Amino acid sequence: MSALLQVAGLRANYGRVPILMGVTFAMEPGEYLGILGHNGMGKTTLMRTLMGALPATGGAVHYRGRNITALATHDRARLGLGLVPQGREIFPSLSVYENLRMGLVTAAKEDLSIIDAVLEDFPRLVRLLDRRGGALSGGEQQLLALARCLCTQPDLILLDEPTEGIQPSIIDEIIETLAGLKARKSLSMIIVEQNLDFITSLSDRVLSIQKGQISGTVAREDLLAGKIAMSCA
Ligand SMILES: Nc1ncnc2c1ncn2[C@@H]1O[C@H](COP(=O)(O)OP(=O)(O)OP(=O)(O)O)[C@@H](O)[C@H]1O
Repeated sequence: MSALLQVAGLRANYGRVPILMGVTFAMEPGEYLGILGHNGMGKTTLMRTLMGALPATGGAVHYRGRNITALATHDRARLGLGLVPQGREIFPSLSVYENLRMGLVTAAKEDLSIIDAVLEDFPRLVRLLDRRGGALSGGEQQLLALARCLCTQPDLILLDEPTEGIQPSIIDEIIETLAGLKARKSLSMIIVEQNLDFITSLSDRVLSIQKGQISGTVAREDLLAGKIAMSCA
């Protein structure tokens, strides 16, 4: 089977400071790939570079065989990439429903039935449609950010630290929602996280990132035992 995403020697900087220093990995269609790394290792920078929000300074990204390294974010979105950003970036003064509509706008889609279809997987949001985004809890905002991304009808979702700052009870609900999507939809996902339980529950394979490079595959038994070969050093 040919790779859905192929990342080879990817480099990115903030100003003159190199952050991604040759990231290389590939993933198959339908795969849920976890990327585990401590603070500052380059997880968010990798997601932003894959989405085209930060330009690559070296290396290449191929999506379904096409070189997308120089494509703008909106063109990547049209090809099927969607980002659920760290911090969620909900529009606080817009209602939940209006936030979902922003997903349609991002993808230049006008069909409101897409929102109804997405909401079937988010019963909690159905009860909150008129509430302002800023009045939701962190966990509810995370569900909304995921649902908004699904409104763009992506094939590959880039999910950046979904558990950050979220209560454990709703983390379980987010895991259930994602497990449901994994079982029912033909989606692929890259999940970057520091939360071992979360990444272990959902990922088919987990890579570790250290200092802007993929440093290896994390063995399932190490994940289950909470033993991981990552270092902040
Ligand atoms: N806008 C920016 N300008 C300059 N440096 C930045 C910027 N954003 C991040 N960095 C630096 O780049 C490095 C990697 O940051 P990044 O956010 O990708 O890490 P991360 O693995 O996602 O960490 P975290 O879990 O803390 O979000 C860090 O040293 C960070 O300080």
